[in-house]
Amino acid sequence: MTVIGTVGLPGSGKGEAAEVARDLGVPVVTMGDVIRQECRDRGLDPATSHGTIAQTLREENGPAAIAERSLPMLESRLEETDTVLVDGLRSDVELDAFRERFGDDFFLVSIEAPFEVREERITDRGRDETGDDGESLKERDERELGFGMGEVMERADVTIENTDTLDAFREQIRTIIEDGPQQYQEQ
Ligand SMILES: Nc1ncnc2c1ncn2[C@@H]1O[C@H](COP(=O)(O)OP(=O)(O)OP(=O)(O)O)[C@@H](O)[C@H]1O
Repeated sequence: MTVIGTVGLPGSGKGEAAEVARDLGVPVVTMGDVIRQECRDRGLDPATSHGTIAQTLREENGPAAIAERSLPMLESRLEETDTVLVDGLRSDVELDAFRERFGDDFFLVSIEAPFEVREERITDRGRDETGDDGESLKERDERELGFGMGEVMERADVTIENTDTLDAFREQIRTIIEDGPQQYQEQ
């Protein structure tokens, strides 16, 4: 069993990594999925209640609430398959929750790229970012780092510098998923 987690600032390449996983038939669980499910469980529309419910969950159940809610989702996927990917960890308490549950079977990949590179890629991506409210990349970085993302990145098992081509990046992610993280853990 392997649970691969990704962490990275906006525009670093987490979405691409999740795409690679899906292409390989590896189920992807995102924290967003957890929040959307919680909205539905409470009879609310995820489109309008996403932010409020994310905050409410943390207030009611502590800062690791969303990670903890994702555990049953991950466990049910792991009944059918050996590897799953958790997209986009945000805080060290979330990392603690995954490490506590999965131990060494949890493998964390930090995806990193310089500010200017991410800024350019986000501009090129050009998708309408919901929930951004015109927030600048600098502000988003600061908000994410404020949740403790910097510590999570430092505690990763492997760091991928996503500064080469998209193909090269996708290949690196594919190798981690296909060959298993053991190759990195043994180093
Ligand atoms: N190595 C690369 N070369 C060129 N483009 C890339 C590379 N890696 C990612 N991209 C592109 O950069 C954009 C940002 O990547 P992606 O959407 O995966 O980031 P993200 O970490 O999921 O960001 P966010 O947290 O904002 O959703 C995408 O359009 C992606 O296709």
